Amino acid sequence: MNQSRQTVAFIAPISEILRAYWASDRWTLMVVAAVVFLSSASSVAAPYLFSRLVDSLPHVGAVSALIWGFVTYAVLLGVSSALQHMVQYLSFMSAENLGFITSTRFFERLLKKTALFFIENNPAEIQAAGEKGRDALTILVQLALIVFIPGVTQILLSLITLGALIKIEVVAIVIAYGAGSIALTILANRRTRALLDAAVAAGQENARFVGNAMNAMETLRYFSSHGWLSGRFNTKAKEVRDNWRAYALRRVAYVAILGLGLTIQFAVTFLLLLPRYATGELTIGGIVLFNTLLLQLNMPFEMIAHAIDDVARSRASLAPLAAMWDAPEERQGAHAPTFVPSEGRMDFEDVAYAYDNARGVNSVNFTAQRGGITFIVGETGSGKSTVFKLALKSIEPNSGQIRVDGVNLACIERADWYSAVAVVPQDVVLLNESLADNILLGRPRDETRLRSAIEKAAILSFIEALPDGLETKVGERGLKLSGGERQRVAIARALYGNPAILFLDEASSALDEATERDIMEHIRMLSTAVTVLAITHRRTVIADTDTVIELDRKTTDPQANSKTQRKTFVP
Ligand SMILES: Nc1ncnc2c1ncn2[C@@H]1O[C@H](COP(=O)(O)OP(=O)(O)OP(=O)(O)O)[C@@H](O)[C@H]1O
Repeated sequence: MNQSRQTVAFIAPISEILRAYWASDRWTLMVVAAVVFLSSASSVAAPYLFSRLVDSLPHVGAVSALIWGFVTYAVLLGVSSALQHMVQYLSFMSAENLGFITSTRFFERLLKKTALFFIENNPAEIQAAGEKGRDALTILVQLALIVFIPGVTQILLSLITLGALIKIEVVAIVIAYGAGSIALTILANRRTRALLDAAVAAGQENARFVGNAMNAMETLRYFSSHGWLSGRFNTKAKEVRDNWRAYALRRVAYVAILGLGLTIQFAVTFLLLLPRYATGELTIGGIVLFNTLLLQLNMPFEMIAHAIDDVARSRASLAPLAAMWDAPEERQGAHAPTFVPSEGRMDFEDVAYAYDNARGVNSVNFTAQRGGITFIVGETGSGKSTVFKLALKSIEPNSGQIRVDGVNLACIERADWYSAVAVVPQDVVLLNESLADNILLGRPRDETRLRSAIEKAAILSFIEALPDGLETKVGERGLKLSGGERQRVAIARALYGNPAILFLDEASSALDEATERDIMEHIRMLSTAVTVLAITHRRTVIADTDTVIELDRKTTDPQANSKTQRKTFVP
């Protein structure tokens, strides 16, 4: 990806988040701006007052005459210091809100991503990108509030004071030093950015690897893959460490050059000013003021220089979030007003879909309707899951149409469609919450409907025998339940919503044959009111009232022109 495309990729998330941030926090930000100005003004006013007092001392005679002047100086110092710290806490408070906005907006975007996104990015990787991106944006805003705005204000006020009271050449030297130190930092950043990017990319890759390994921990243990795992992890971790190390060493050289520049700046300006003291043009107070302002100025220059470096780091940390932010989202067709299936008839009309590797399905034709279960069968890789993904709008056909009660599925809003269908996947995902929570998944609780769904899924007696009943926690990924029990919870979850169309993706393959047949029998009874599509490898569950759609491998070949066979099963 080239630089300008990268910049464009950053603009969308940053501008959306910052707009929301401004809308929610503009008063705090305006207070911060006011405090910043007052703090910068008092940090210049204090040394100015001190220099005037020093010059007045020999003339006034009695120190008591200047006592209020020194007290005012002390007050200004205190105010300046208090305001500076106040800015830090105000910006910290505001940045927390920015973190909240970033994480909630990112989560909202994730919910809209395509199925492919979750195949290509694992949960640990997505979480790492979200957290790093949130921290990076927070740092960027804090830098603006604590460093850039106060730094630039203080530099401007100090330069005006130096120019007006001491010598315009001094201003030129200070500007030259400031510009030099900032330019040097930018140069150093350019030279070290590749190391930074490599370190962040390797870190992100390790997060992805750890996420994959955690998902497959049991399997990896059975295959004694620990050596391979830690080897791969160590290689990437070493890459992260070595890149950071090389980065730090280059920065050390740059800091040495900056120190040399500071020495030259002070030496040259004193050489310029001392002859003016000798001729009486400059007072001792003037020299004190010059020294204080120059020392004071050193800090904002240094802070701005460091902040530029931090901006580079934050930019690198923001990259994974920006890439995920911009990843394709589910496409919505022209809006068909709230769609509710009536007959629940699904027609696949010459549907084709090819993945990137040209595999997929081709010329799929069939009709699924009520009155029996429509089974999708076929050898492994023949396209059964792909047909389901198409029917569930996870992917869109490359050609052909899927019609639901005559309406093109592409024109049905995803929200409408999901409220009309229910899916029981092959790999049931349960949350480590109660059985009730896992069945309801946030839908309003209706005891009668809940009991009926549990009964139909043949899990009522199991739940009733548990001491905590429906409130029993199921463990991480539902691992406190057997495979068959998890499957039944998923069936109850699907039935609770009274779907118009039910998809069973080898939903009962983990059950013993008798239970599977029992569940299928229950579902078959429902099929007068619900359209049921089921993938199965076990033909013994098919009854003579069911319809069988047989996919063959030719359907996955984009060159082939075979028609999907549609027939009623004859045992
Ligand atoms: N995300 C993907 N990217 C690329 N190719 C894929 C993807 N998913 C499936 N395929 C390919 O598409 C073809 C159909 O796969 P699909 O998963 O639909 O078959 P299936 O009949 O469900 O197989 P199984 O019975 O083994 O679950 C296969 O050749 C498969 O390799």
